[in-house]
Amino acid sequence: MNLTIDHVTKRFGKKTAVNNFSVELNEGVYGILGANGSGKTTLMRVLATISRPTSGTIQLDGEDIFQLDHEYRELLGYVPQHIGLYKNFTAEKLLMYIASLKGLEREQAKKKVPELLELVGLKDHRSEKVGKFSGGMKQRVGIAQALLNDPKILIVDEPTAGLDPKERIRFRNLMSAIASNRIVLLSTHIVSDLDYIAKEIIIMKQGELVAKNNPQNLLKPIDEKVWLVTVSDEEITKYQNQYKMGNVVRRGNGIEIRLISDEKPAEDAIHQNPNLEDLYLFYFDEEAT
Ligand SMILES: Nc1ncnc2c1ncn2[C@@H]1O[C@H](COP(=O)(O)OP(=O)(O)OP(=O)(O)O)[C@@H](O)[C@H]1O
Repeated sequence: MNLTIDHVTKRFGKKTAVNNFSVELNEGVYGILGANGSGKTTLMRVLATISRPTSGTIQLDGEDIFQLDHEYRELLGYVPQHIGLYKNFTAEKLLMYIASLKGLEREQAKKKVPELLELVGLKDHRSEKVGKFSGGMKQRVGIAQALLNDPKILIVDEPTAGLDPKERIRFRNLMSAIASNRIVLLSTHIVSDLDYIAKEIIIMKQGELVAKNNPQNLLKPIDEKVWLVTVSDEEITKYQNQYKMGNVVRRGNGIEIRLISDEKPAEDAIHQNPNLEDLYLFYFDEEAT
C-alpha cells in the first residue's frame, strides 16, 4: 500500500497553510512533528478528504483519493484533534451507534465493539458514560471508533494533548500494537510521543516539509552539535541569548545546560549524543516539549 502526497498546497485566502508538500507513505507509523500552526491539522484534514487541496494530488496505490471517494473512506480511520462525543452515551453504546453510522452489520458490530473496548483498555468501563471519562479515556474511545472499520490508513491528530504521562505511554503502546499492515499517521508537537514508535518522522515547518527520515538518520545533522556546559547563574542569560538551549539542571557546581552549537561553546563543554528533543530545538527555535 502506498499513499503518495504530491506537491500538495492548501491555501485559505492569502494564508498558505500547507505549501508544496510531497511525501510517500507505506505501512508503519509516521509522526508529523511541527510547532503549533505549522499546518499539521490542515494536511491531515486533506488526507481525511474533509477538505480539498488548492493544488497537488494524493494517490492511494496510483488512484486519486478524491476520485476513489467512498472506496478510500472505507479504508480510512480518522481521529480529529477535538473529538466530540455524545456525553450521555456509554462507551459501548457510542461505539455501537458509530458502527451503525459506518454501515457495519449489527452482528458484526456486536463482535467488533467488545474487541475494540478490550484493545483500548476500556472493557471495564464499557457501561460508563463517556462524558465522565478522563482525556485519555476519551482519546481511546476516539481511537476505537476510528478502528471500527479496520482501516488500512489511520490518521490521528494531536493524540496526546491533555493526556497525563501514564496515558501517553499507554497511547504509544496502543499505536505500536495496531500499526502492522496499516499506514498510521500521527501529528504532534510533542517529541516524546514519537520516541520508539515512529518508523519515520516528518518535520513540518510553516506548511513545508523540512525533513523526513527514520529517527536515527534524522539526528545526523546535529550529530556534532549538542553540548553540555556548566555555567554560573550570571552566565546563563548570555548562553540563552546566543544558543538554542534545551534542558537546564541545577547541580552543586553550577547550572548544567544542554545546547546546540556548531562550535564547542566553552572550554569545558562536553559533547552529547543528540536526541529528538535536540532535533526539535534545532528546527524550531522555541522550547522543546
Ligand atoms: N480554515 C482556516 N482559515 C484560515 N486559516 C486557517 C484555517 N485553518 C488553518 N488556518 C491557518 O493555517 C495555519 C496552519 O494551521 P493548522 O491548524 O493546520 O496547524 P497545526 O500545525 O495543526 O497547528 P495546531 O497544532 O495549533 O493545530 C495556521 O496559521 C492557521 O491559522
